[in-house]
Amino acid sequence: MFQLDNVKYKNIINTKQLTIPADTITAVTGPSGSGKSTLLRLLNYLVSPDSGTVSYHGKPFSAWEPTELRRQVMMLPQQPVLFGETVAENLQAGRLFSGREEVSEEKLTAAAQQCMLNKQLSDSAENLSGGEQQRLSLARLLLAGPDVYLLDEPTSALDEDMEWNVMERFLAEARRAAKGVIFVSHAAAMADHFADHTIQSDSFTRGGGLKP
Ligand SMILES: Nc1ncnc2c1ncn2[C@@H]1O[C@H](COP(=O)(O)OP(=O)(O)OP(=O)(O)O)[C@@H](O)[C@H]1O
Repeated sequence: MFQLDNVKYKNIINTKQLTIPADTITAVTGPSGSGKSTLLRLLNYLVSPDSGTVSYHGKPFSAWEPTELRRQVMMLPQQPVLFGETVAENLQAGRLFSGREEVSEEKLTAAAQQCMLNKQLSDSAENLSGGEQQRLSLARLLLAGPDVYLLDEPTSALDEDMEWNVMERFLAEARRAAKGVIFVSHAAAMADHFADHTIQSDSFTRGGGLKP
């Protein structure tokens, strides 16, 4: 579980108390510019609050070793980031982030297929479309295998059908492996369909508190 106590960050985040489960699927929704990405960045220790405390498993972030925390909690930013030239290198990078051994080409291909990326491992990652790079990033994250996935609009560049299909497949795998997922979505219908809990940005920007 994540817990935010009396957290303020710039004039964006303001909450007395917010708890977010780390073992189920939670959607974060709200208007553009309302602070959803900033919440994920706080949960990934990429930014620290100006005041208050963010904790994971009851331990304040300040007491965590940052590398260890980021092996357990990994974030997919809104814009895909590439690590290496080929599809294979990009997938294997997930293993390196998590400090794990490389895996076979079969496993790389299986992860890519799980996220509906039908490309050769030797293909150039740079030449993939924005939507393909999003699916590549999701597959890399699956291979990294953290305990909690923080996904910032992970399928925004896909058409609606594929968006639902990819989320279905990714979340099925996360549930199978008993992982937590916190995903930002602009689509209320997607939040309703996939998430066990939904958090509206009001609950962490207006000084209130919420236990989902
Ligand atoms: N480091 C920062 N310093 C100052 N303002 C910031 C910073 N980061 C974000 N903001 C501002 O805070 C607000 C919230 O940004 P954030 O990216 O969290 O919103 P969002 O809800 O994820 O938006 P979107 O749905 O459009 O992605 C925006 O107005 C943004 O410009």
